[in-house]
Amino acid sequence: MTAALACAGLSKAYGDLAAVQDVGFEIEPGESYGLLGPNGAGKSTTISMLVGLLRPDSGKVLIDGKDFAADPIAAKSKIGYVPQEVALYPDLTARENLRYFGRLYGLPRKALAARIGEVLDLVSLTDRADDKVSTYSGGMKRRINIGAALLHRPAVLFLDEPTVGVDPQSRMAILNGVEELVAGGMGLVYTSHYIEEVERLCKRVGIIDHGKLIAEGTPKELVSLIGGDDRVELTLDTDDIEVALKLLLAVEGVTEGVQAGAGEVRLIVDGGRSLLPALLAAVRDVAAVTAVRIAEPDLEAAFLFLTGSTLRD
Ligand SMILES: Nc1ncnc2c1ncn2[C@@H]1O[C@H](COP(=O)(O)OP(=O)(O)OP(=O)(O)O)[C@@H](O)[C@H]1O
Repeated sequence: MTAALACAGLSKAYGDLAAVQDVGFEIEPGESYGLLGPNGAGKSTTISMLVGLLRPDSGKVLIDGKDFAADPIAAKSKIGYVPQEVALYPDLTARENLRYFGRLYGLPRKALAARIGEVLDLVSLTDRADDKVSTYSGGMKRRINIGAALLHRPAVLFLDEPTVGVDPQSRMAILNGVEELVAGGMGLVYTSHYIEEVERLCKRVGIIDHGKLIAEGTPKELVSLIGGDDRVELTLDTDDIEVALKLLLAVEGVTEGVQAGAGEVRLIVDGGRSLLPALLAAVRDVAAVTAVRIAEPDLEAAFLFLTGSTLRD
């Protein structure tokens, strides 16, 4: 079977900064791949190279078997890419916008009319199809933007943070629509800071840190990398959370720890609740612990373990 997407040895430097180094992975048709990484890890640079917006310094990208370097037009015609910024004509209706983009793709008029109907259904906007886009909410605009990227039935869809700033109803419509498309055989590359979305949608996840793909696997496989370690979250009342975090990291059995918002620290600990007395004792002189939460290992804990940072920092 031809991979929906295959890339290998992708690298890109900005001056002395190696933004992406030797990244490679494959996605089968009907497979969803989540790309996770801390801020500045190299996700956007990787995606820009995969969709042909940025020329790699080295490496190869094949979309449904078409080599980007040898035949960029064929490769591009198999890609659906939804940028973060909405690119629509506000004075046109959703249907008119889709018609415009469909003509740009060169879709024949008759087939396009039917395809627009299908796409409107997929993004759950059939009932608003003939209203001007200027009357839409931000989430509805995002949905039409996704719809525009689907008109030509791409082999791979790239969604970069599609649910940022989107209302819950649109978020649900986006996630459901994407699931349906993947079930229908489309490949998906998905980035999000919402780990629960990645857990729900993505069969495999790649974790990028400092420009390198440092781990890859199903969410379950990634979680198993951290062994039986638990995640402990402490809410502290303190003037100096950094000092408190340092003291906690010095406790034997604490393998990772980060500050996660005002007065909150997240730790990966070997031994779970049995370590609690030692944790509380460690910060007794500098902080009052106002809440404690112990959670089983999950994808977020795996991410923290592997990168030493939280996804939303
Ligand atoms: N055009 C550019 N010129 C110089 N440096 C850049 C450029 N674009 C990105 N970088 C740098 O390359 C690194 C990777 O950036 P990139 O945007 O790919 O990260 P990211 O994982 O998408 O981050 P975020 O989650 O914050 O969007 C960062 O250090 C960034 O500052």
